[in-house]
Amino acid sequence: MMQEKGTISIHTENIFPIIKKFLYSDNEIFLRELVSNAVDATQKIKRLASLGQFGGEVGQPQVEVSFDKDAKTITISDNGIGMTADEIKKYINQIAFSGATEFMEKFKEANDANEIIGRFGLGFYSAFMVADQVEIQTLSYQDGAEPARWICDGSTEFEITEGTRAARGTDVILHVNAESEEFLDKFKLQGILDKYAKFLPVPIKFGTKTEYEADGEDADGKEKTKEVEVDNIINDTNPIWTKAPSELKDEDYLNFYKELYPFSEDPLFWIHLNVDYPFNLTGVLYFPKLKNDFEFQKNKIKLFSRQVFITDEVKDIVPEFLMLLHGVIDSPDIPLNVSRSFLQADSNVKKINTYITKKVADKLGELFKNDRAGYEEKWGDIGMFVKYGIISEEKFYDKAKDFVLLTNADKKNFTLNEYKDQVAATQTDKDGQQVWLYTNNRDKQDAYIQSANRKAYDVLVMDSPIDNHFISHLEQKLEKTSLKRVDADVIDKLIKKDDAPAHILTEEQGGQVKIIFDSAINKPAFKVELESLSPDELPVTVTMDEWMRRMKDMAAMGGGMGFYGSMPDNYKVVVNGNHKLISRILQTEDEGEKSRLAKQAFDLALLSQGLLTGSELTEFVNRSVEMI
Ligand SMILES: Nc1ncnc2c1ncn2[C@@H]1O[C@H](COP(=O)(O)OP(=O)(O)OP(=O)(O)O)[C@@H](O)[C@H]1O
Repeated sequence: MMQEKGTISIHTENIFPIIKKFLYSDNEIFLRELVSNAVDATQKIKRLASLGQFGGEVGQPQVEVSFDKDAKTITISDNGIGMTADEIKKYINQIAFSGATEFMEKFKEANDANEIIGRFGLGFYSAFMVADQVEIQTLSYQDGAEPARWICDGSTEFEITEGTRAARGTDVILHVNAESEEFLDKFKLQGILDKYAKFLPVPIKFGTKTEYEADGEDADGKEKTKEVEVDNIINDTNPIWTKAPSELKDEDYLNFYKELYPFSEDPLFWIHLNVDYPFNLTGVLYFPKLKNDFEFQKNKIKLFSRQVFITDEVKDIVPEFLMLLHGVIDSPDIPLNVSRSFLQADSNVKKINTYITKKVADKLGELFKNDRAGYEEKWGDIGMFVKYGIISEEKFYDKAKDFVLLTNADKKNFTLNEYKDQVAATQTDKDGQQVWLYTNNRDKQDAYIQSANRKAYDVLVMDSPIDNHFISHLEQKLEKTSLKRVDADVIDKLIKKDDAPAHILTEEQGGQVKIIFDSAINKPAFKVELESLSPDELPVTVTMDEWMRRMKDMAAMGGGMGFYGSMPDNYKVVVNGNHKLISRILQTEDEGEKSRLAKQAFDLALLSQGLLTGSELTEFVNRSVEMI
């Protein structure tokens, strides 16, 4: 009779309690590890059969998870390869537990349980996170194999005896410890299985469920149904990312998306990833509807390794800007259980990053090329994503520069090159620089947009939160081009041409105008300047310097420009010396009337900027009433 007691060859007696404590925070992963082992065991028998090394009946592979609240056990059963007593000694005692020895030497470096489990081959050992005693009942596929039973209480002592299992395969029986009784619950276990095992390649049975089946007709000829208990298979063994794109319809992708993210709107489009060299990777990435908010949810991509869910924290594996995407990535080549710094240095991870970036860029390029109208329709959703990618990833810019769109105030879209051509004739200044004008608030800057339009200049709309950064990035990339917000100066100054209108005021008159306005405005933050603009421009315009405003915007967004943030707002008051109102002011005899007209013109400029508020607004209204 088979009977053996032994000691697992580990020097440190107290190793198990230490590991147990270390792993405790993430203890639900015991189920992932044991179910994965069971799945592996069923796949091994299939492989042996296909290699001709097993001539028996393989049968339908199946794994079953069950629990017994009274006996306080959780059992993971499979009809896989099984183990002989010798194999238990070799694989469980030595392999599974030798990892523990190594762990003891290095455990100080580890940050979380996931890191330890895979790195040290502690998969099976994770059972002790929730169990006082772990029992194995197993029967090997080998001819003439005897059933074997192994039991261990988490100390270094184990016992192997004759087992009771009659059919090929393995039961791992966990005698759940007092602190882990929460796991003896249908919903708890179902939740963990849903999380980790939902797409495993072998059917996982967890209890039964009731279904209704047609059962002939009743006396009145109505169709009858009867209740039947059927196996509750918790997983989809053939998720779409394991299939060939040619087998799939749009509907399949949409249904899968719904399955992953039940409460989300339909995605815009998707990319099926499939590569087997130089690394192995499959997956489906979806472009969600983003709209214009920056509140997108990250950590929506799920990472799998051979259909076992690993994590939804894909940082480092997916380029930062692609974290906006949803979907799944499955790769056995990603080192899943190692530390972050190691992951960043890993050459496979770098290649995966590059590959995904390229695929995403190619997909967008293809959509743009094949269906420009459809692409433009989606631009509201994908625009921010494309801009974000351009800013954060050089390689992405190289491709995206051909399909990133600029939208003007007439809602027309242009690629960068198209826009260059569009404005070349009109918006090239006297030094040969193109000046692209933009607004970030069409309502507030309407007067400036109209000034630009009078000159036949085009104005782009750049009003999403990412546009500040996008604009600076474009300026670095585009040659001989600068972008200026339409209210950064008077239009003749934004795009300087040689044909500036002549002065109609003498220098002396100009000096007088400045004095009149300075004293009428009487605010240190507003600096008066006299310019000769065309007579049909407004008499007074208030602007804030483009550069200063950008610095302040960045400070406001926390971009490390704190110094500028604390500067007071400084405005330029441009007085158009060529406007007839200015001549009228000069000709007015009465000093009070001069000042009143100047104040009125200045207030109108503030008003068009939305800067006139409170008592000053009231004063303006009263003065206006008086004047009419
Ligand atoms: N259900 C099972 N049926 C057959 N063999 C098993 C079963 N569970 C575990 N084993 C054997 O025990 C070994 C050790 O398992 P363990 O989970 O500790 O490590 P692993 O699966 O090799 O690696 P890891 O889980 O760390 O990725 C396995 O490699 C396998 O040979």
